[in-house]
This record gives sequence, structure tokens and C-alpha cells, in this order.
Amino acid sequence: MADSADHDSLTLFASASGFGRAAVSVIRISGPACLDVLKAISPPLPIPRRLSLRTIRDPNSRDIIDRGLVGWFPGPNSFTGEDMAELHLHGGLAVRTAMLRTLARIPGCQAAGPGDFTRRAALNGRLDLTQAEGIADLIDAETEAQRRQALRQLDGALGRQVGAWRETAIDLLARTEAALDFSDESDVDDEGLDAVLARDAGALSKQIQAVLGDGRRGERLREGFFVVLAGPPNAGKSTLLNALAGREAAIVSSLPGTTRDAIEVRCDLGGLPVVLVDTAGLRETEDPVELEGIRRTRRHMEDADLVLHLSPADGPGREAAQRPHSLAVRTKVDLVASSRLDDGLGVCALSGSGLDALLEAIQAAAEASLGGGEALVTRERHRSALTRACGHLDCVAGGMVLAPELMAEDLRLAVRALGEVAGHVGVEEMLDRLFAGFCIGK
Ligand SMILES: Nc1nc2c(c(=O)[nH]1)N(C=O)[C@@H](CNc1ccc(C(=O)N[C@@H](CCC(=O)O)C(=O)O)cc1)CN2
Ligand SMILES: Nc1nc2c(ncn2[C@@H]2O[C@H](COP(=O)(O)OP(=O)(O)OP(=O)(O)O)[C@@H](O)[C@H]2O)c(=O)[nH]1
Ligand SMILES: [Mg+2]
Repeated sequence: MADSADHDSLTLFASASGFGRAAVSVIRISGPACLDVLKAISPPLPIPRRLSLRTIRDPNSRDIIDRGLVGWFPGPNSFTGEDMAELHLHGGLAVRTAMLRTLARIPGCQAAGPGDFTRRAALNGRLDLTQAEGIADLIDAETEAQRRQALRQLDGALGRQVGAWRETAIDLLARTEAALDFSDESDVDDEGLDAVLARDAGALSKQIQAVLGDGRRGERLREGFFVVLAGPPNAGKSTLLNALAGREAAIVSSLPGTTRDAIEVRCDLGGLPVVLVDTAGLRETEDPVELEGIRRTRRHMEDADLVLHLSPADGPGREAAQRPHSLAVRTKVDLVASSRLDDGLGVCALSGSGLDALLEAIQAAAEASLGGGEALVTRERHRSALTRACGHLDCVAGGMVLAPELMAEDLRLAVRALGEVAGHVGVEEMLDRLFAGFCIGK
């Protein structure tokens, strides 16, 4: 965080393309010194918003750093709203290091922290807080459904909806305050106004609650659908995880009690983010390490969106599904004659037989949980602010008994809670929290 109220005079720079080796790396610069920096390192100044090939030099030594493409984006029509520049360099480690060092030596320039560019965009009114979150989610999106949801939020879908609710609440507040102002004028009949306000507040609360009643799909799509592989030691949990992941993520052995720590593998099932968790086999044991592993298994099973109960086909009968969100799966079906297999899910992780049907079943469960329409609420932050707003609106809605002053206060608190979502209030603090999870250069 290089920014605070009086730091806008600083010009920030950072690699916008990470720190690995690549064909091209992009360095972004934003702030009042941009124009002078470009004139000093890569004259002449390019035509605005058109990448131009330039020799880029250290302004003091005149040493050539690289020959690259330079972009000049004068404010206020830039991503941050400030003057901005981009240097598209060869993507080598030494090139980037030399460039960043050179920029750091230019007076008024400072290396940006995580999220600093987006923070400036938000503080300059180019984005609201929900759109800034959309950017963070878009960068983190690993699957198609996550990408679409993030893009929708970046496009302002949540911000617009909450903005409209806030306008409605402001309107209710204005009507209440008008009634308060005129209440001592005996000829103004505000009899019945309370009832109308209560009804309108209740209607607004219902609208918000309808959106909140989405089964947390938006939040869960960001987190992923958690599938826990559970069952007795040696059931073949780790072998199945590896087969599903397509790599040797977990250690497999014929010794029961091999897996102790939970092992997570992220995958993409039909565009949905699924996290497979291999766990320690459940059994009675004295081994303190294994006991801890089993304790963790139980915790993972409680938190899971879906539990696969694995049991070897050559062992005792199929376990009945213990919870609604669980599936019984027989493993090692190669060990028994096919005539002895029941109709349920069965896999042989060694040959891959049955894996497609299992993946289909997992995908169907993930679709039932995460799919089914576009969620607006994507973070607990949104949910808690909207829930608070509903609480205040419901006080007004249920409130023939409330004094108009108290109605006004509840409406004010509802407006405030709704304002938090897009960052009309408390924006600095929210930005700090959000950008703690951002990457540098964004
Ligand atoms: N090279 C490069 N690619 C990039 C970005 C970038 O900053 N640089 N982006 C960075 O996130 C994303 C694109 N987002 C952007 C959003 C707004 C503006 C911008 O200049 N907006 C101005 C002018 C718009 C116009 O001319 O149509 C504005 O909104 O006023 C640029 C990029 C992804 N790709
Ligand atoms: N024949 C056959 N053997 C299997 C199959 N899947 C796993 N095995 C074997 O079963 C043994 C146990 O496999 P693991 O995957 O380590 O079992 P686990 O459930 O993870 O066991 P713990 O981590 O100890 O709880 C290993 O020797 C595997 O090679 C299968 O489909 N068929
Ligand atoms: Mg194991």
C-alpha cells in the first residue's frame, strides 16, 4: 500500500505481468510524473494510447535498458484516472530488474504495492468496490463459471443492483424526514404515511432477501465445490485421487494408514471449480499422528459439499449414504467378479474403469450446488451488509409502533449498510482489506 490521502502525488510503478520469465513483460506506471518519466527514458512521447517502439534508457547513465513498446495513456481517461504509461519489454529477469531499479531512482517514483493501481482507480471513481473485487476475482478465476461471475461483477451488475436498492431506501428516508419536518403542522395529515412507508420498506427488504436466498452460490463458486474422499484405510482413496487428478499427488501404499494429512487437488469439472480432498482412513488407532489425521478427516467431512464414502468391493457391503450430500462408491472393482457388483457407483482406479461415471456424478452434484443461474452476491462482505440492511428495513416494516424519528434512524442505517457494498461509506478500510489479497501490478 503506497497510497494514502496525501500520497497521490507519488508516481507508482510495478510489473503488471508477474515475475517469471516470459516473452514480454509489462511494467505499468501511474501518477503525475509519468509524462516526465517517458520523456526521460524513451523519447519521443508516443501518440496517446498507441504502442510505439522506443529505445528505453537509464536517464542518468544513458545506458540502453531494452528496446520495447511504450504506451502513453494521459489521464483522466486511463485505467486509474491518472496519467499512465506502459513499458512492454522483453520478458527476461534482468531486463525487468534493470527497468524497475531505474524507475525507483527517478524522483517522485515509488514501487507499487498489491492492488495499488486498482485502489487509485477506485479512489478516483473509475470503479466501485464491487468492481474492484470483480478484478481480483477475474485474476483468480480458474474455471469458466468463475470467470463469468467475476466478469459480471466487474461489469457492475452487483453495484448497479445495490445502488438501485440504496436509492429506494434514500427515497423512503426522504419521505420519513419530510413527514418529521411537517409533523408539527397540524394540517398535514401524516396518518397513513407510516403504513405506506412500512409497506415500502417491507417490499424492499423482500427484494433483497430474494437475492440473499441463493444458497450462497456466488460465494461457493469463488471457493470451489469441496469433495472429500473418505473411508477405511486402504480403501484406495489416494489411488482414486491420483487417478482423478491425473498425477501422483498423494502417496499410495499397501500399508493401511498411509495418508495422514489431507491432500487437496483443484480441478475443473465442466467449468466448475472442484476441490478433491484425500483424507486419512477412518479406523480405531492409538497412533497419535494418525489420530490427528482422523480428527482432520472428520472436520473435512463436516465442511464438505460432497463426501464420497469409499469401500473396497471385496469387503463388507456398501455403506448407506450417511448424509444427504454423500455418495457411496465401491473401489477395486477389479478384485471381484462383475456378477457380484451392485448397481451403484464402482471404480477401479488402476484401470480407470468407472471413473467417467464418478466424475459425472460429482459434476452433477457441483452443478446442483453452484449452478442454476447467476448469483449477484459473491462475498460474505456483501451478504453481511445486505442482511444488516434488511434487518433495519424490517424494523421499519414491522413498525406501526415506532416513532417516526426511530424509523428515520433505521432507514439511515439501512442506507449506510447498502452504501458499504459499493463503497459509498467506509471505502478506505474496505480497500485495505480487499487489496491485502491482490497481486502486485494490479
Ligand atoms: N496492456 C494492458 N492490457 C490490459 C489492461 C491494461 O491496463 N494494460 N487492463 C487493465 O486492467 C485490462 C483492460 N482494462 C482497461 C480498462 C480501462 C482502460 C482505459 O484506458 N480506460 C479509459 C479509456 C477507455 C477507452 O478509450 O475506451 C477510460 O475508461 O477512460 C484500459 C484498460 C486488461 N488488459
Ligand atoms: N486391485 C486394486 N488395488 C487397488 C485399487 N486402488 C488402490 N489399490 C491398492 O490398494 C492399496 C491402498 O491404496 P491407497 O490408495 O493407498 O489406499 P488409501 O485408502 O489411501 O489408504 P490410507 O491412506 O491408508 O487410508 C494400494 O496397494 C493400492 O495399489 C484398485 O482399484 N484395484
Ligand atoms: Mg491414502
